[in-house]
Amino acid sequence: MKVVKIGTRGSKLALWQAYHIQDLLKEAGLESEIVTIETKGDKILDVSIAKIGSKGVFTEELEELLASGQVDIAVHSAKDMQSRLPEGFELIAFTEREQEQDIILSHLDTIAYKNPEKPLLLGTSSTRRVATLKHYYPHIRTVEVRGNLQTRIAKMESGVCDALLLAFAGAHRMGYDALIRHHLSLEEFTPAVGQGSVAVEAATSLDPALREKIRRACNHPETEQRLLAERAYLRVLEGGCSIPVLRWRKVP
Ligand SMILES: NCc1[nH]cc(CCC(=O)O)c1CC(=O)O
Repeated sequence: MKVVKIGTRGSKLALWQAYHIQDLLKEAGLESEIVTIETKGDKILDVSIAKIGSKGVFTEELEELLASGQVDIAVHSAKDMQSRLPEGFELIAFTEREQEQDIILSHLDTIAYKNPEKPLLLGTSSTRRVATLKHYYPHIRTVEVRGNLQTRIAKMESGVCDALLLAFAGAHRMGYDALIRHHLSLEEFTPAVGQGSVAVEAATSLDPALREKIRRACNHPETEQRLLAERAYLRVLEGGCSIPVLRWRKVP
């Protein structure tokens, strides 16, 4: 029987996602093998994603492997996927979404982010998160912190910032629940489109029977409905995961 080749980036979070897909495939009786590669987004760590040009920085190299048939599927955080894929590729499944909120994570015991009297320096590299903070909590200062989760936490502990603003899904999957200080309300912190779900990408030339088997094994229909709606809205705005889309409520 065919062994499904799964392409992924090599970061711990990316590998968690690839193993998650491998488990779902296995439950459906499909054997698989993981192929890891480095993308531009993994190599360039001193420039913000917004400046590199957010489109495709984590996906281009994987799409080359899909196009050449070296892998059958590529696995990504759904939120890192452009709202418009290049010609010849499609998302064939979205896994059940983890809680989609953003969180504040810190090695310090108390982080009082709502109190304008308390200076707070938050590490984030996301334009969306900075814009949201400026609107709801203008007293909070931010500093750019990039790299994978482990690197960002090390930077925080070395004093670059007091706390990090992150997706719950990634922190939870990497086992950092004990450092979570606040779960941010969906009323204020609109999460990124797709946050918390894992997307499976394939070339449109993938064998339709295999495509269907993979889809049946990995796709969560309710999550898919939601993500397709969110992605349609992002497409109208021509955005990727870093554009500052947020719920604009008047701050008292
Ligand atoms: N942009 C990086 C990225 N891509 C996916 C996640 C978290 C997991 C997810 O939302 O699926 C993260 C880290 C973060 O934003 O804190």
